Amino acid sequence: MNNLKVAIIQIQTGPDKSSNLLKTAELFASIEKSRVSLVLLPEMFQCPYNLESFSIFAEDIPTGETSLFLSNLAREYGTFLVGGSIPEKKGNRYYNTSIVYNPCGEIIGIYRKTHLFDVDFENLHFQESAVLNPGNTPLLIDTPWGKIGILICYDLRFPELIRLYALRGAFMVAVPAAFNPITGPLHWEVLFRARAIDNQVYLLGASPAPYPNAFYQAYGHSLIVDPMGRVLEQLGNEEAIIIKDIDLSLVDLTRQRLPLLKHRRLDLYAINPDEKLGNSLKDQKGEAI
Ligand SMILES: NC(=O)CCC(=O)C(=O)O
Repeated sequence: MNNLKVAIIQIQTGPDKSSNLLKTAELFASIEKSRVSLVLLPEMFQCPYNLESFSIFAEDIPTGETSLFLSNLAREYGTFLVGGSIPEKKGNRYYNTSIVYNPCGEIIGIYRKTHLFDVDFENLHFQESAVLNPGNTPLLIDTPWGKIGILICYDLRFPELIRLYALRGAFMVAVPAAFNPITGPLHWEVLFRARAIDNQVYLLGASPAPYPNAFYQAYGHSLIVDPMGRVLEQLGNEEAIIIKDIDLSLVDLTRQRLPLLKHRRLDLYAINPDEKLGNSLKDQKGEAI
């Protein structure tokens, strides 16, 4: 069980849900049945990434069209499937939700994006929280190879959650995502590499490919990073699939050679959840920090 074959699918997500699902199925078809153990899809892979579309494309989980579509794919190809994310409607609320399936097509986990993407750049104003609600529950799934943590896109910027996954035993973290042309070139690869290095885990990132004339241009560049921070493979802007064998022994080897998780000085910087940043800085009384 030292090797694991993973696939990452990068599609152009357009305005038509059926053709987004069809394209996903077409790229899946390049996977040999039962030869890939884990497949990852992008954030909002069946819905354009804009606020107006979220409620229109939203579905119930597990009875909605996309849930059933993903379940069938996982079963047909005999693979674990991290089903990117979709807009979920639950009662009166909407979430950005990733559904995870086992190779029998059964749901083994649901993760709702925890940190909503609210930003205000000159050329990009986006406020997920105007429509979506945040999730409140981290998700680690059990697989025959070990535990895999799930994050969605902007969650990657918050090192605490992925550290929690690493400390709870994750050897890999799968991230459906959709960065953009402003933050993508500067931050995308750096964040994936930094989180992999800090936590000594494999990091998988799946993005949509940019769709011409869409309001929000996805950055693409889906990638796999190993626990030493090496980019094993990265796409450009094209619709494509990465299929890669990864060596699981590298996680333990990296942690033995460079045991940084054991070297943490929690006596100095364990974070107290009740501590308010403003107060703690004031308490420093001007000392250099
Ligand atoms: N969909 C997202 O969460 C976008 C996150 C992003 O682009 C970033 O820079 O962070």
